[in-house]
Amino acid sequence: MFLGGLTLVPFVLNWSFQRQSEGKTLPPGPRGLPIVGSLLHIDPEKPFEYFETVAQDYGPISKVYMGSKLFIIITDVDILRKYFGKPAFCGRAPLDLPFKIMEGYGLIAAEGEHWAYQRQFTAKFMKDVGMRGGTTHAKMEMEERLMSSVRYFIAKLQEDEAVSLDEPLQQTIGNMLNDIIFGLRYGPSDSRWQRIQSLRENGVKRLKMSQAANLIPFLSHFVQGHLDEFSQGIKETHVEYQRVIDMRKSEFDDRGEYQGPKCLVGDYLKVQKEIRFKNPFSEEARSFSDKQLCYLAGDIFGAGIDTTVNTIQWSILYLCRRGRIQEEIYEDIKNRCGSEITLQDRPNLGYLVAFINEVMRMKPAVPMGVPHGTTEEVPLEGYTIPKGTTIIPLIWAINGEERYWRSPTVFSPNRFLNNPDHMELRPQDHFIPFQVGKRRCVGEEFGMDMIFLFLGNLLRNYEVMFSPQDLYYDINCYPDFAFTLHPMPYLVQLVKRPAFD
Ligand code: HEM
Repeated sequence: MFLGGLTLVPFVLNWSFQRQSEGKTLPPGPRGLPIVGSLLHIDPEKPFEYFETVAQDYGPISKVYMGSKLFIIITDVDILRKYFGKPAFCGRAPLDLPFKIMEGYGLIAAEGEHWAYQRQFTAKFMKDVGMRGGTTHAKMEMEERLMSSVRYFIAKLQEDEAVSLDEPLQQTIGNMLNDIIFGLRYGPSDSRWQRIQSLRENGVKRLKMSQAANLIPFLSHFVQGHLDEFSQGIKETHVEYQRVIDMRKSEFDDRGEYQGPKCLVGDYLKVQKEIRFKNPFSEEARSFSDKQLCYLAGDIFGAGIDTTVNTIQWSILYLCRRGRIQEEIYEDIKNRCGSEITLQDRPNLGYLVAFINEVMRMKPAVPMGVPHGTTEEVPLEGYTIPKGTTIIPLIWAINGEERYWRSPTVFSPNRFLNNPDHMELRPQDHFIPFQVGKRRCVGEEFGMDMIFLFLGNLLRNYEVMFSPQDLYYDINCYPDFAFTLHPMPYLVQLVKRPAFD
């Protein structure tokens, strides 16, 4: 015991010296304890709340040690805009989980030239399907595909039952994503789809259970089992992805023209072919491998589903609690739209859009953002930030800042509107649910379209209410927090709205 204590002395002295010298160049923040840093202050269900108190105590740029790792927290939108446009701030956080485990494949964990190729491809694909300034024709085609999933969802709903919308939501949004990524939709009882879904759910759980090893490296021995299972789940999912990729590969005709459905996989295979034809040994050709395509597809699906599903689930909760807001949205639908809500209705449904924004402000899908990492030593507003530091854009705190929002704790969609007729949205520069800068969410428009179509058509057809057992539901409880913020399960009752032309 005593000897153990002695061996710790140099470590603690070194820690103390290191922290003193770092204090001159790093932003202010709590000192934390040796080995664990500030970890003991963190509630694993709401880590963002501790970071928010640090930001309140130390200012818009602060530091926290989590275990042995340095985190910089930023809660000023102008500073984020200024620095997230610079390549040196656009690496990914040096967290083993989940970023290193992806070995730099995909898009979310990718860095450098490989990221640039893949990002350019993905952004162009989004434009080709009508997002990010693409053509109206492409957008209408994509909307029709999204709508067939929405119609299927509405047709399956039943009145007057205490139902959970969780499963049908996962099915609907999941199939919207499957359609755009793979050019196919799975039936709810398809065993391959059920298996992929359960592997994904299990993967998120395993990741959560192993997270402490990110911060205290010697814990990785204890969580190895979880990590192995996580990696095994990815491998098994990729077997199914590769089956679909091979199917799409077989849809090139004798002239080398792709004849399959418009989807990310189809476009990727076309680009892969062209690049390999030009120079099979180039960096770009290496970047466009089949393995990369599996990871990219997984990233688009993973980044798209939880964020969107959670936002819809929070929205339904707020609609159940605020009957008056639900009625106002329905009045707009009744007075300004036809029997089906389409994207053309968006300008007429400003209040619904403002409501969705307000839900995303109160319950951001990713409250701590997706952390960035510094790729070299960099200056930041007079501080010097070492290479390999994790940067957290703390969306949670930004959304609750009094200097950005009047009465930030009050739920008020009107803050996003210019006038009471619900027609004109008020731009809010400090509202950044998709982050800012070079890595800003590539699926922003697609996500907002899915949420709008889903909620618009749900509310067109049904009134949603809490089932009696959920009348005392706690909206501020965040079980199993792992990256995204999702609510506790709940049941709703649906009451059919009348038909109108
Ligand atoms: C409510 C919906 C969504 C929210 C709130 C959201 C939020 C975010 C945020 C905060 C980031 C981090 C950006 C950064 O690192 O600077 C991100 C990245 C990303 N999002 Fe989304 N997202 C949503 C929907 C989607 C959808 C529907 C897709 C795909 C169809 C998608 C695909 C991605 C991808 C691939 C990245 C990584 C970008 C990169 O590293 O270059 N997201 N998202």
